[in-house]
Amino acid sequence: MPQASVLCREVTELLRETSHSMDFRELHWLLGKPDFQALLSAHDSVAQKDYEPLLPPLPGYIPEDEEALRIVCLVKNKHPLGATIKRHEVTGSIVIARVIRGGLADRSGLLFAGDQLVEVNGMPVAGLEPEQIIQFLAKSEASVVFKLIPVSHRPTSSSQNMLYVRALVDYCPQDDPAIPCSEAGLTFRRGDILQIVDQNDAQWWQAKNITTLSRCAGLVPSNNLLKRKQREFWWSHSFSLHTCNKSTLLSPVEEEEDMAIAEKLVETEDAEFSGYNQGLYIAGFRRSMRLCRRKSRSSQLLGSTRCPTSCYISTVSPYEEVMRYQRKPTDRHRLIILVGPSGVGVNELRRRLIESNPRLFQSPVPHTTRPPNSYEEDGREYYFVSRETFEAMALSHRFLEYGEYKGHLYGTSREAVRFILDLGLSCVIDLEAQRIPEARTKELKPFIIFIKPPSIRRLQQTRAKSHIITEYYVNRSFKEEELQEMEDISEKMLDYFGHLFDCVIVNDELLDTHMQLLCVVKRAQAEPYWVPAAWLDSDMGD
Ligand SMILES: Nc1ncnc2c1ncn2[C@@H]1O[C@H](COP(=O)(O)OP(=O)(O)OP(=O)(O)O)[C@@H](O)[C@H]1O
Repeated sequence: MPQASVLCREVTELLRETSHSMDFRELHWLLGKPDFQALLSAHDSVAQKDYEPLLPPLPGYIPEDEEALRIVCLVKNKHPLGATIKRHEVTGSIVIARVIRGGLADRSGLLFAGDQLVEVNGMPVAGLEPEQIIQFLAKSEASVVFKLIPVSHRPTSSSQNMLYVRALVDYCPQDDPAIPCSEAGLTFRRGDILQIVDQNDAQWWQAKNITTLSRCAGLVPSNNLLKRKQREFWWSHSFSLHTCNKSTLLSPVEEEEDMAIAEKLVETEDAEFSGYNQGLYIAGFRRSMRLCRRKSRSSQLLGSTRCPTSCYISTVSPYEEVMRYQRKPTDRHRLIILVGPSGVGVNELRRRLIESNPRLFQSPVPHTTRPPNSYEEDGREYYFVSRETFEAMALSHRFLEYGEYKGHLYGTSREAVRFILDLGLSCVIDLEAQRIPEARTKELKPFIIFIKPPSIRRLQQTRAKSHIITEYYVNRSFKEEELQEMEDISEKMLDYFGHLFDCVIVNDELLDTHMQLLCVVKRAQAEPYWVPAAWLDSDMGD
């Protein structure tokens, strides 16, 4: 029936005349709605084959040896056409270099990489430079008609649609002189999730930025190309920048200086926090362990033993393949890792989280080579082990982190974390940012939360009555420079490790932050998140 609109008008007329029931009145109202009328009108146009625009008539005379031609008419909108052209290296003709996924040309389904351009809006392109054609195209309004010789073999790419990667470097096409067409490039930042939609070209892939919700794909350097760029950058700067080949463990000099100061002190291992809640001992808050971690943290980030830009980046692949992972109720909990600059409140928040439900949240019992005090129990405050045992464990990578403080070693072992996870509990740890790579394993599937300080002004207001523990004092007020240092280290941490954080929480008002943290850890165990594909390898068939 090609005239649905007419029929609708007749029905509407009948309804108006014949009945006053509610149903009839509603039907009358529905049929009269403008969008329903527009739908019927579109139906009638299609049924009558009333298409626009009309294609130009074929020329009367076509020579016998004329190639099969395709005439394509694209109606322009405010977006680019989404195709690039180039001069063919061998034949010298102008060809479509690539069609950008999701762009106008791609969605038309009528232009393909390799198609040879013969005419644009009736103008022959033979003898023109690609730039001249682009300028001509930019000036044409409303619609563009291409006359093309179709490519004989179209590349197939359907199987490549499901590759997702996390960018581990920043990329800006405008700063890359090697990109074939910077307007077609895709900008991304470290940590962004990209969907690779086309890998047909070994050098230039096409990707959509999932993080910034880009609708249309753009050109990005392939994994190999980007690796080559990183290596070139690294070598060209290798004599001036890199101080980072030093060990990232504490240097003996720092340790000696600290120990010299420490000798003047009264050895006070007592925790400022008793550790008991609802009859359960909460481990991992002992003062020496915290001071050990803090010393190691500040010596590494403030002492700039790590090169700020390229060393870390040059050693890793520029893209990390990722997949969505949603923990099943029968899976172990994901390890919750809190990271932040010293003094920001990581321990306070971790303690509050555990206290809110010690039967769900727990921290691992650390190891130490320090001799136990009379009131301490092995396996409760610490696992007390000999230096030989500790060093052997460290050598076989059994610690997530460890360090030395006042001549004793302290560390958090993988076994201690595993012990809590195996009980079906949620394990919460506080880790130095530099140690995150070691904790990012398939077994632990960590969810990493960065605790960020608020602005300096808010720090001054909210921390006026807060205390930090130091080697000299159990509780001392924050100094102005410590608040500034917290800000500076926070920026550095975000700069170096931001791409590894699953979530950032600003610790402004303590109660708000605690509530946010509770929500985030709940979501971490129940909702889907991007994780390295390698963590899910053998789960694929599940
Ligand atoms: N949002 C906040 N408002 C006010 N005080 C806070 C807030 N968060 C934490 N504090 C307080 O700041 C002090 C330092 O916090 P905390 O001991 O948790 O630091 P930290 O990040 O664990 O540092 P470190 O690892 O160096 O011990 C504590 O007195 C804590 O109660």
